[in-house]
Amino acid sequence: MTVADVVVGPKKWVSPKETTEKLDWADLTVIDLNEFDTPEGKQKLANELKVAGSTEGFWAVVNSGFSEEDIFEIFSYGRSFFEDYSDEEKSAVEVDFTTGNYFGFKKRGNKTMFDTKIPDNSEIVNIAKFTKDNRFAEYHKFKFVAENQAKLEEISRKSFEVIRKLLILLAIGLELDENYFVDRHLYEDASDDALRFMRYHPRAASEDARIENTWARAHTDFGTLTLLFNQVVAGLQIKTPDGSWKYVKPISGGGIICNVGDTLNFWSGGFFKSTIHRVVRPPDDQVGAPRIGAFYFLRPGDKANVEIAPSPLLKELGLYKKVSPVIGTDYVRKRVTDYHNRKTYAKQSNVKFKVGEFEIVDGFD
Ligand SMILES: O=C(O)CCC(=O)C(=O)O
Ligand SMILES: [Fe+2]
Repeated sequence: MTVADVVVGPKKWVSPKETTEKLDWADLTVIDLNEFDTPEGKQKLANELKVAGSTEGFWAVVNSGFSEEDIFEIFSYGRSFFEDYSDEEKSAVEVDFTTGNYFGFKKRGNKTMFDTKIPDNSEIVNIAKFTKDNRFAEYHKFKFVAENQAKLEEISRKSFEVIRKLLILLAIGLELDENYFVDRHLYEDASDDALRFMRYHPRAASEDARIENTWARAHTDFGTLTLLFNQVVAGLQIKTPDGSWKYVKPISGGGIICNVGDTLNFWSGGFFKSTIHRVVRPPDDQVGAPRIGAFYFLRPGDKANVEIAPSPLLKELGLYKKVSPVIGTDYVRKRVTDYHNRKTYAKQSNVKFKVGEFEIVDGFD
């Protein structure tokens, strides 16, 4: 055995095969971050993102700094969390939905779907940031984190680097100082950002049929941006303005899907769209594969003022008004509590509530 044969870290990820079914795929803009480093390239990307962010609210990112192998490696860590650790080890830090703090592990089946007794089918772990001051250490108390901390920190910080570039492009699009959004989402600041691994467990078709094949109910994301590392198992759908649902297509070669969340929608006076999306039962040729997901959820900084940004473009469009700011964490915690501190994922169709002057729609058909 040579040194090169010594396997370090979890076993290799074997990606499921893409579906051969003809699904109705969304046509998403591709943002090529290779162009970020020249002034012209940056402006071009900002223009493209301005359009994508204000229409679909979803886009794909390529040349993000993550290669295809890097993404496979991320999935190998996700698989390892769910399969190589005991229930007790996974439950070392459990999410406390009563406080709206979403760090830690949510086990599968602790909620029911809609008005049935069918349990939800996803388990989730949200891993807090690895800041230099170690302020989130209490949420890192998993054996999985202890054994893989250097790698998880690398993935978390590298995800943030993708986010940082996107935040700059979004600010340029709104004609703001290019660091306007970055300053409100610093990695070293406290925030409820999380690197998330998620695993959906397939259900019997007859059960899925009773809940409109729902694996994750229709929602908008709570924070500023979400990164979804390439998902090969189809099921994620976005709602188009005409009300039809379109599937998000896998993007190979190191691709990442990104979408706008509600706080970016607020900050942009509604200009950037936090698009409604859901996850449905995958097609027959993929439904048996455990659907593992890997994400980075960007939330506003704990102390950030969420308000409409004083953007010349928003002023010109009549979208700017002075509002009293909502504090980042107050908003995030209220939002998480409202959504998750329940026994059932009821439809909540078009149920609205307000945090400060910002209106939140909790669920959709
Ligand atoms: O699993 C997916 O593909 C998407 C999940 C999702 O939308 C979320 O967790 O916010
Ligand atoms: Fe989502």
